Amino acid sequence: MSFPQFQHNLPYLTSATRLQTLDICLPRPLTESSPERTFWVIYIHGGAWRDPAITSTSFQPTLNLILNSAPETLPRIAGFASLNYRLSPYPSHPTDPSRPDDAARNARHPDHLEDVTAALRWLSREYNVGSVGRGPAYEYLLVGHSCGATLAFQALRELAARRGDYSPRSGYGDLAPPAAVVGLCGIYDIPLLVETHSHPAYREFVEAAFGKEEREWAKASPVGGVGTLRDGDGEGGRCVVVLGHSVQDELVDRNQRDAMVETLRGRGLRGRGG
Ligand SMILES: N[C@@H](CC(=O)c1ccccc1NC=O)C(=O)O
Repeated sequence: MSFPQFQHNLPYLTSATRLQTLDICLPRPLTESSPERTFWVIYIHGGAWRDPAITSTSFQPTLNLILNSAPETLPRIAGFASLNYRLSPYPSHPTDPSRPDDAARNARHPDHLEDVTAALRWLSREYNVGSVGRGPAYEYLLVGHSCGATLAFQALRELAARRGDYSPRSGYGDLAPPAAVVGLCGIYDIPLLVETHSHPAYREFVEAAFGKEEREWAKASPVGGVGTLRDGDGEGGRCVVVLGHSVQDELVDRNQRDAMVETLRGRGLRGRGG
């Protein structure tokens, strides 16, 4: 077996649709990556919860960059995973419209999030990523772009809320929250997103993912219904949050990042940066 080793489209559920799958890259044999010194990077793609052209493979350019030109960071990384998750309907897509009978493309919140947490549980079972009570486990970093960042913070909220309350049925308590969450051009305040952008596509994809009820948009938003997100919610009682925003991003306004910074500060997270 040669390294780096790539595996694509691994199903993370027993009767998985084609989008309940993930890709893995191991830079070196796992026996050479100790959980004390290395961690996993887990990527959640964007695409407005619905775009069939944006998948786990959108991580590939970043992955290549890290594999080829990050000599100081790569030794700290045990593995990379990039997740697919079921998408919301997109019947108006010009070349690849969704059909009503396609289970992979008729998701509605919280389906996307449930897929993400199912993928994390699979990684914890198969690779000891964030597993609790089964010996040394790898810490992990959740990275999300655009709606993937929404999902990363929703997952943090979910895992932090259920920490310590393991039941075989809910199955969450044996999975540690991430050590860090990195949001890139993320959507954190869904009502604000629709308010800021008058193009009808915004309301369209938000309604496809969350329904027409605006109260539901607010509840699902990382800034709104965060509820339990406080300093110390992450792995080992801490969680590092990094929010990145490109001024060249024309789809998600920077006010999303500003709203999230305000929420985190309001919850007592100590901040750095501008
Ligand atoms: N290509 C997507 C649009 C999209 O991804 C998007 C549009 C506006 C704001 C954020 C977006 N993506 C976030 O995940 C679509 O066709 O619906």
